[in-house]
Amino acid sequence: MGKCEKLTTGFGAPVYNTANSLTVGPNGPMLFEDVDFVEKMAHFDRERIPERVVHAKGCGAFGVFHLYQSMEAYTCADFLKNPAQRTKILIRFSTVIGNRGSADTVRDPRGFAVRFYTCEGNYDVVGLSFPVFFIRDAMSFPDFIHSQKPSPKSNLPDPQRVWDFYSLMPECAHQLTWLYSDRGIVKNFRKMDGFGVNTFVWRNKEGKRHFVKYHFLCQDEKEVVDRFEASRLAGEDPDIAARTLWKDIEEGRPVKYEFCVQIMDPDEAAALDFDPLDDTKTWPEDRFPLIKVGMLILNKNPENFFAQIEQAAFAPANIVPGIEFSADKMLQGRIFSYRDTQRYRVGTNYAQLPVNRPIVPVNNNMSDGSMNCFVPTGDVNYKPNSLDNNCPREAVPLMGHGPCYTGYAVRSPIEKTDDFSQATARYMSLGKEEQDRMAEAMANDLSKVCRPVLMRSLELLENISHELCMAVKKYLQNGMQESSVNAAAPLEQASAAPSTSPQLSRQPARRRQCPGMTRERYMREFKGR
Ligand code: HEM
Repeated sequence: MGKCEKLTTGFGAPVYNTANSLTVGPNGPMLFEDVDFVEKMAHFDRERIPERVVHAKGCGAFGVFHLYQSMEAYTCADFLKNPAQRTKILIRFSTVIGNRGSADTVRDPRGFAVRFYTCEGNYDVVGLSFPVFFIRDAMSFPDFIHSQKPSPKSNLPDPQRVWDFYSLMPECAHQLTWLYSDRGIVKNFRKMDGFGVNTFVWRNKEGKRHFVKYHFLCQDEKEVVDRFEASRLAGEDPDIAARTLWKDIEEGRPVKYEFCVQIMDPDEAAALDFDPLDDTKTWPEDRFPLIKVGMLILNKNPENFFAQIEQAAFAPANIVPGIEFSADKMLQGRIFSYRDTQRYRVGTNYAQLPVNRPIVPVNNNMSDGSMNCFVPTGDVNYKPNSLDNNCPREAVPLMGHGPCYTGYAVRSPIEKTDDFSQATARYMSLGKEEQDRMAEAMANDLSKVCRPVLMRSLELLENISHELCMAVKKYLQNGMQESSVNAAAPLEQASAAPSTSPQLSRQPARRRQCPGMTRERYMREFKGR
């Protein structure tokens, strides 16, 4: 036991009695001047902050990043220059859709948010356990998330809403082949990979820019759980992933990920059959091989979960010199959204909290990643000023210009969409058993949707793989649950079902409508997508 200090108020005055409020006589009402009570209760009344609008359930740990080799040829980011350099890191893992108290073992991408506390500021890579995302334009993100969250009417999760959206947005196809693969459910964060997903730009000191994709490869053998085991665990130990991470670190088993990058010269983009700024696409590794950059090692649990994990404010906008944003339409939207939500979720001064504050190294040879907090000083808080010699001074800008963009203001989709080639390739790359588990899991969810959504979803799957579509139909026909299919026409008629999805549509306007949007309305509202 450590030294037992005297109990004080937040302002340092001694507290003599913390169990009895100050009253008028032993049986009278309380006195408003009981400032100890007021402070204690007011603090309690405000001790929660809103949960993250997505990725609410999470946990995290601190550690250190060891650079293997200088990346100076591609970026002038200081923390990627000198292989002797160590950088303090924080990683927060999360599920996406569930609320703060939800189970760890759900089918969902896992959040993989990495913060590098570099001596040029915090650099955040706010990534996922999958290399791609569902959609490619930030404008659709609120719609996408609303479709995945519980129904606003019943507050119950509803696969019908989920698959309604997927089936109308064929760009989701590739991500579905990750989500419904075995990788869709994990119970141990140290046994899954992480990815930056969006495309970033690295800029070297000569001003040359490259596109870059991030991979964080776990150093343990990957581990996944099937949906039956996942349901059991969700009841038995809903915090299993957080608990395992905590325990591993507490018991001295560090968690490691190798940081690798794929690098592309932007001049190569035009010749590719996909758009490298489309986050529904991966880059072929034979053409853009993984380059090993360093190792991330998590070895320290937080000392205060609320202050260091709940109040941690990761943001794709947090970049450092030598790293820039690409024109990836998702990344562009994310640049605004995170800081915006954090001003509300954590409070306007969120950047000044210790976990979010940038730190400067004690010296450049830190062997243990130790750092000092940077606290701004001085009483001249305006510029230009003569009273403090115009300090602090603006940094010297990097040489050269920013990127050059020209064009009219438009709302338009990207040109090279190709929603299915990579989805098909991903499905074909899985073993027979995993393909079968994918079909079973999809059928389990699709057994709960109305017929028009089902038909459109089957059409989407048919475009990924005829085999997958047939396997899903087979599971549905064998009546895995009480299915909308059983109540309606036989599934063989599925191919005759009209579609509301313009990209998928091969049929005339349908007769049966799904509750909600008609084909005509869909075409009107989404025209030009
Ligand atoms: C336009 C698209 C997106 C928007 C608008 C968006 C928005 C948000 C918001 C508002 C949060 C909550 C942040 C907080 O309260 O601190 C969040 C968290 C998160 N998002 Fe996104 N997101 C988008 C796409 C993505 C993508 C593509 C990825 C993966 C590459 C991703 C990964 C994450 C992660 C990992 C977190 C949790 C961060 C943490 O642990 O604190 N998001 N997102």
